[in-house]
Amino acid sequence: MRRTVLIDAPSNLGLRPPVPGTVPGCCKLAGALREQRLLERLGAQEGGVVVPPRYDRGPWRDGDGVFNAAAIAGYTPRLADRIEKHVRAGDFPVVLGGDCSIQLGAALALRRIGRYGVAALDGSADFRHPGNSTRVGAAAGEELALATGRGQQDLTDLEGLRPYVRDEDVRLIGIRDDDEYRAELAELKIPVTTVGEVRRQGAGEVAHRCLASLEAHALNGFWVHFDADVLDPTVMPAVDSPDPDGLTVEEAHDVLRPLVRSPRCAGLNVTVYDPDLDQEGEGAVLLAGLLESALAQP
Ligand SMILES: NC(=[NH2+])NCCC[C@H](N)C(=O)O
Repeated sequence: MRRTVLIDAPSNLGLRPPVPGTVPGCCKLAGALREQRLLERLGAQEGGVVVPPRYDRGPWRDGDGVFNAAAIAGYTPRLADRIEKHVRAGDFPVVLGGDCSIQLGAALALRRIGRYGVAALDGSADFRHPGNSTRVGAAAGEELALATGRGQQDLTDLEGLRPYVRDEDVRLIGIRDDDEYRAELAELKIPVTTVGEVRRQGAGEVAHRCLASLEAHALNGFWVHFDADVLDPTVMPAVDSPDPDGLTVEEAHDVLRPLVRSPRCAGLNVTVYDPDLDQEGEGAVLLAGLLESALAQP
């Protein structure tokens, strides 16, 4: 059996300030889940903390591209080093963010090793890029575009490895039925299963189809990206962009569990839960429980 290794990636570099003069609190996600004794509950080994650089957008203005780009470009290979080491050792890394820009670390790590897919359970496609928007800026709304090679070279072509993930190797699950990038994703043939479709098909069936198609591909494996905003805001309001009509906890569990239990799954990251938006800490209790039940052995 593979060892589960818990790695903290507490970077908030990819989100806008929640209030002018403040920084996003999602960098406290890892601490909040560890305080729920996640390490023990997963029976995980300690993978340490990949410490991110300071959040400082400097004189950045709309139109200047991705903010904090130099910091993200510096951080991504360091996070990739840590993840790559564990994947090569046969471990199962669980990476606690942070915002969704940390997904680039996993994508780069796996691209160094071979050809991997990504199954993203995410409330939004995070597919903004210079070809579809003039408002590029927050990498956490852009990481799927960046990972598939769309956008500025300092982030899309680290180590000359653009794209880190091929379009055809992406599976997006749980975006809302009205996601602004649906038409573009359909045109690019990037497979999407919206919340409405999860409900119609059944969560277990969605996971099963996702696995079957990823396993059929000529892939070394796949990564799972779990953005807490895939959940409905009635149960998970502590996110930067709460969007109604998300998955129930049970639906998220039923999609997540088969994916992370596949021998082809290389690891998982968890992003965007913001303890600053959660006075009672209920989100941390919920996420730790969800991860424990999804990852627990039978
Ligand atoms: N949970 C997320 N992925 N949030 C990213 C959303 C970014 C937000 N739309 C912005 O551009 O500021």
